[in-house]
Amino acid sequence: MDLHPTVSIVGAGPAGFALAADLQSRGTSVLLYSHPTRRRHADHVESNGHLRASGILEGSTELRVTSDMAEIVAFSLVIILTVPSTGQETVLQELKKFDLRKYAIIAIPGNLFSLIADMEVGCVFETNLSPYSCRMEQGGLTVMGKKELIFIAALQRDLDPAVYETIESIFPTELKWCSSIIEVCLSNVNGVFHPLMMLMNAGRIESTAGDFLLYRDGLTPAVANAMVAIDRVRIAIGEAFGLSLKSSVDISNECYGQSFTDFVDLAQNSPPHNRLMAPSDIQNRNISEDVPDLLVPWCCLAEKLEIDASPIKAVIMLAEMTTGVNYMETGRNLQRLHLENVSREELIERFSPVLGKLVNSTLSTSRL
Ligand SMILES: NC(=O)C1=CN([C@@H]2O[C@H](COP(=O)(O)OP(=O)(O)OC[C@H]3O[C@@H](n4cnc5c(N)ncnc54)[C@H](O)[C@@H]3O)[C@@H](O)[C@H]2O)C=CC1
Ligand SMILES: O=C(CO)COP(=O)(O)O
Repeated sequence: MDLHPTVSIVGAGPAGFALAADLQSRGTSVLLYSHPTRRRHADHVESNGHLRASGILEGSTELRVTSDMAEIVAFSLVIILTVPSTGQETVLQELKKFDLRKYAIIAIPGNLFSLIADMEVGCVFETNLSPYSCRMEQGGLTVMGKKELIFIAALQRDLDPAVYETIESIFPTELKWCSSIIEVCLSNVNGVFHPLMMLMNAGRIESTAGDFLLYRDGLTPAVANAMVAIDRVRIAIGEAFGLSLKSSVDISNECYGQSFTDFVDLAQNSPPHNRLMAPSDIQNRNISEDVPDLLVPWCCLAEKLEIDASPIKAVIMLAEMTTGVNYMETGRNLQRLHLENVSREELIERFSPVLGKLVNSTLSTSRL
């Protein structure tokens, strides 16, 4: 089935608009969805009559935005989610009203979306990161960087090779196919960078309303030391699954085609990172997404695998004490991921690259 040249994008924020503009410039026709209660950026773009982009992507693009999911489903068999993972459940409630057995859903980023998406979908893919480093203000998009490649995996393991080719032809970046969604989730380096940069700079964020460069000024050697401790646990979880994960710096290097030696080098010198301002308060996706939907599943997986998760647990606890939110309860814990009754051995077998079998899930494996 020829899926080109249409793609539906669910999530009308910086990452969704950047993807939409990039795809449209490459000849793919795009329809964007904004949840009716989350239309801030969509309303600005609509009232301007077009999207203005600057930085790596330049120019003015006319884009159609809807808040009607029926239009999105009618528009394309490929639906790309660009909401933060904290918004995935909300858009799933809308998507569940439709028969999506012939559709491909790609969650950017996934953060184990496949394990919470309790519905039948043709195929589900997850990426580790968004292809762009970008921000939006008043309908204007600034794109600081575009990755050369992003990591991706499908929940299903028996997809026809043509499906992978179709997904590759849609994406504006190279794709690195990973062995499982667990490998992809462990490759979302935002879980290593974001919560610690926010928590270790909380005073500065609140006293300046974020008037400093989050990476360049906020990722100093002491912050980097704490990140290295989180990274060790992340890599140990990967080892238990038989994966040789790279360090977060090297994953970022691989995505952006860079060669920074450590966290501080990257924060100081990487153009997609070193111009990003800090958020104006602590209640930002750097905490509200990356603690519950990355650190919590990493911590729970580590504990299930009998790995010392105390560095990750410490960051989760600090985030909980700082915000008053019980992220271990609200986040993607084993219960929410439907993994609480899975033994250590079954978990490894299900997601290991060598031993893995076809995943027994509620999702069907029909072709695109
Ligand atoms: N912007 C960037 O430079 C990067 C973004 N990412 C990831 O890409 C994803 C999207 O990023 P952004 O567009 O910057 O995120 P964002 O936080 O600006 O949200 C994007 C849009 O999603 C929708 N949304 C948010 N919460 C929702 C909810 N609860 N229910 C329904 N809709 C909701 C809104 O329309 C919002 O404008 C995030 O997961 C982020 O971590 C990853 C790397 C870089
Ligand atoms: O490029 C980046 C991560 O992929 C940096 O962007 P954020 O810090 O906005 O997520």
